[in-house]
Amino acid sequence: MTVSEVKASEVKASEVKASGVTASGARPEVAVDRIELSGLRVRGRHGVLPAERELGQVFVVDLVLELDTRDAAASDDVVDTVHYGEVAEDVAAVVAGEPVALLERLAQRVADVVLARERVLAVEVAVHKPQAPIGVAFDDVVVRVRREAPARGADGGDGGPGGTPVVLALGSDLGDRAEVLRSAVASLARVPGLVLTGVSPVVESAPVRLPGTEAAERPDEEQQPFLNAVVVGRTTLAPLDLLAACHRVEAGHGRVRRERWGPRTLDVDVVDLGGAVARDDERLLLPHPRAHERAFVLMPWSLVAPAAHLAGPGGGVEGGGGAP
Ligand SMILES: Nc1ncnc2c1ncn2[C@@H]1O[C@H](COP(=O)(O)OP(=O)(O)OP(=O)(O)O)[C@@H](O)[C@H]1O
Ligand SMILES: Nc1nc2c(c(=O)[nH]1)N=C(CO)CN2
Repeated sequence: MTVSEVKASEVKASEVKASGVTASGARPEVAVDRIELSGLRVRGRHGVLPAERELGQVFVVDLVLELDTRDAAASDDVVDTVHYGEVAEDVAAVVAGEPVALLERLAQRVADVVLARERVLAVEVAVHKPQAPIGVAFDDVVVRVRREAPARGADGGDGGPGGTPVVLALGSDLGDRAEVLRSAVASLARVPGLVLTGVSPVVESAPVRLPGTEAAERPDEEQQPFLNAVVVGRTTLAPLDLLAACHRVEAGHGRVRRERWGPRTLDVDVVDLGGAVARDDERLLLPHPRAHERAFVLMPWSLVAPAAHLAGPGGGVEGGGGAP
């Protein structure tokens, strides 16, 4: 049975607004914010003249990093942005390192080391050489370059066309649910080794709670319906690394594990990974043991991949996936 043949009557498709990522794999909508670091002063031995190689001189570097800072704004955690102190050290090592003749080459090297940081989308580099050997009075000489990162994540970068097909289910019933899903898709699209090729519409449904933990049991809790979506793609990550990446994206969106099936800002489950059936390691059961009975997973999945099959013993509606 394909996932689109499942009865999903309790889930209604809401307006189609999940994305930011298209099925063709275009880069997701990202904010282009800037971190500017200017006046880095480092001694180096770059130059065309032998005297410059011998004596060295001061080089001054200005940087403008372009990146999306929304994850960091949400988490207030430096791991979700680019640490400017570390960038400064990387750049200082380049300038103090192996001499080159031209400022153009030095600027390229600086750009390369900054772009090696995964979150940097582009960088502007200015390399000044205020003590350059110029036989006329002058204030400064500077070479400026702007370089962009090679395509990553949803652009088909390091996930590679040969990766394993992957299906991830997203859910949110706390906070600004639609924004959380949109931002989570953007975060997943930036995970190295994961390429997103499609995002389902968002669907809305009543929370399915464990018996005895329904709304009446916690009158204080904000009660909202769930918004769910499914993303499909390919990955070169090892299975547990993929799960860890999903957990990082959850944590970056304020996920707190308080109770099983309880309200959450963001849940990201691995529904399917290349059709693998894995039941030995509780940390990652494949396919997800409850996916086959969850309309809030199967319906959006069927909308983004109508011909998809759910693998393993849970691969039919009547399957034995071990629910709940
Ligand atoms: N396919 C899978 N996808 C995500 N987590 C899984 C999977 N298989 C096993 N797990 C494990 O399940 C544990 C609980 O996951 P989580 O907190 O997301 O549960 P939940 O959302 O409350 O319930 P459910 O797993 O039914 O969606 C995780 O620590 C994870 O290691
Ligand atoms: N409607 C809905 N109910 C749920 C969901 C969910 O994503 N949507 N997730 C759960 C545990 O992962 C438990 N219940």
